[in-house]
Amino acid sequence: MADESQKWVLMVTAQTPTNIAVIKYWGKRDENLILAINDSISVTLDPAHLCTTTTVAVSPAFNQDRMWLNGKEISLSGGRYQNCLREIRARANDVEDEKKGIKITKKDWENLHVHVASYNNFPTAAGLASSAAGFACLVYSLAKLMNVQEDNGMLSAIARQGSGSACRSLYGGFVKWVMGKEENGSDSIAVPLVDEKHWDELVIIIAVVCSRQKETSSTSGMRETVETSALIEHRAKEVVPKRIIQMEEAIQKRDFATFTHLTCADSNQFHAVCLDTSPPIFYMNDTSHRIISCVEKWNRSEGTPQVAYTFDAGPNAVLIARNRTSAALLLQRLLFHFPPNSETDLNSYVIGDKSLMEDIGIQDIKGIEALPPPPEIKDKVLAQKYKGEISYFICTRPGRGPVLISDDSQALLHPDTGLPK
Ligand SMILES: Nc1ncnc2c1ncn2[C@@H]1O[C@H](COP(=O)(O)OP(=O)(O)OP(=O)(O)O)[C@@H](O)[C@H]1O
Ligand SMILES: C[C@@](O)(CCOP(=O)(O)OP(=O)(O)O)CC(=O)O
Repeated sequence: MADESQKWVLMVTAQTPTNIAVIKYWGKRDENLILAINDSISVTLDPAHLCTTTTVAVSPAFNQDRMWLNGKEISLSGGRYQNCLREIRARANDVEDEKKGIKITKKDWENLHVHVASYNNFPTAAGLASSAAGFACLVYSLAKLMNVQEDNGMLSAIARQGSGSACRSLYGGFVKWVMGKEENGSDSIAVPLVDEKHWDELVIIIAVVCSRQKETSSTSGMRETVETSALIEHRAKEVVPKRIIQMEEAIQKRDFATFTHLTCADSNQFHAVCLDTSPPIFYMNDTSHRIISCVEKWNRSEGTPQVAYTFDAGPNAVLIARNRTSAALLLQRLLFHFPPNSETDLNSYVIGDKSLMEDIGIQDIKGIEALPPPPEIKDKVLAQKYKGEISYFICTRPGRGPVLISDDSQALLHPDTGLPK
């Protein structure tokens, strides 16, 4: 039994990756449970470059559930946080820490409060799916703290209630979110297709595009699409089911040509249904379109695709290269067309796995200025440069699923007080 006179603090820290869909989720059949109108498939991104770290703590001294996101206290009163907390608490079990002399019974969890501190190592709410990594990490770390015995599939169904795309961040590699049929959402879970080692040649470059206006959120955007688009039903019922089968096969066989065809087509169709929404939703901007043209032209000139592109609910491009050689050639093309502003430090212009910069032998801005136009561009007009249109590039790769961090020095909460460090 937890004794309230004791002031112990028990903590768990976990790290969870983000993910990018190659067959998109867009549209819900249940807004509260977050149930999708079609299956989706994603690739998990290497947490070394994009991840959430979350520490959760319990203590009899806490008098309410509290959360700090990137150092600032935020409210946990929203329905999505409450749904995740309730579902995890309902599955809590006995916990014993002999060394600290702590014993918490299943029943105690109903009255104990938690503190949560979370940090995203990439910009929050900037179209880089922080909500996916964030809710997956919240659910995963709470489940470990409360000794929840359910597998990651069940945890994915809980993370789904925080944000749909979060369910896919419970696994590494390529992951499918099965929409399920049940009304209570019990069969709407993520399933791992292949782990991150299966297709480890792939290299991913994210172009973070400068954008002024705040886009329509995914949540409201997809609601409006379901309510007003004449195309969305055709997409969900006729197009996606076939693409899911083809995509699973392409991933199993590491068939990059089919993978690219499906990934690009699905991204473009997702943006087409956004355009078919009333009022229309524009997530991509001119820079996004320029990136698509650059990739399409290059793929065509090579005869076999070198790079797949996909865009979520924002202008940022996620570019998946077939291997390191193609990724280096892609980075050269991107730097040629989108050189940084003269005051930009190159070190912060290409981040993540910087070794790609070594591959292309570029050390400074002068090196970028000296890049020749890509050989497939014959027309001078098409060799145009768009200085400053990209904020920065992140070089990464497919990555692993959530992990526990046992090194206490990485915890975000103080071990004695349970307050942010
Ligand atoms: N680490 C985190 N832990 C818990 N919740 C988080 C975390 N990071 C983000 N969130 C939640 O996700 C919200 C941001 O989600 P939003 O969908 O607006 O942006 P995004 O996921 O970064 O971008 P997008 O969905 O366009 O890719 C935050 O306001 C917060 O509620
Ligand atoms: C375009 C997408 O990224 C949409 C993601 O939507 P969210 O998962 O952010 O939406 P909610 O479930 O309302 O939280 C495509 C995808 O990730 O599959």
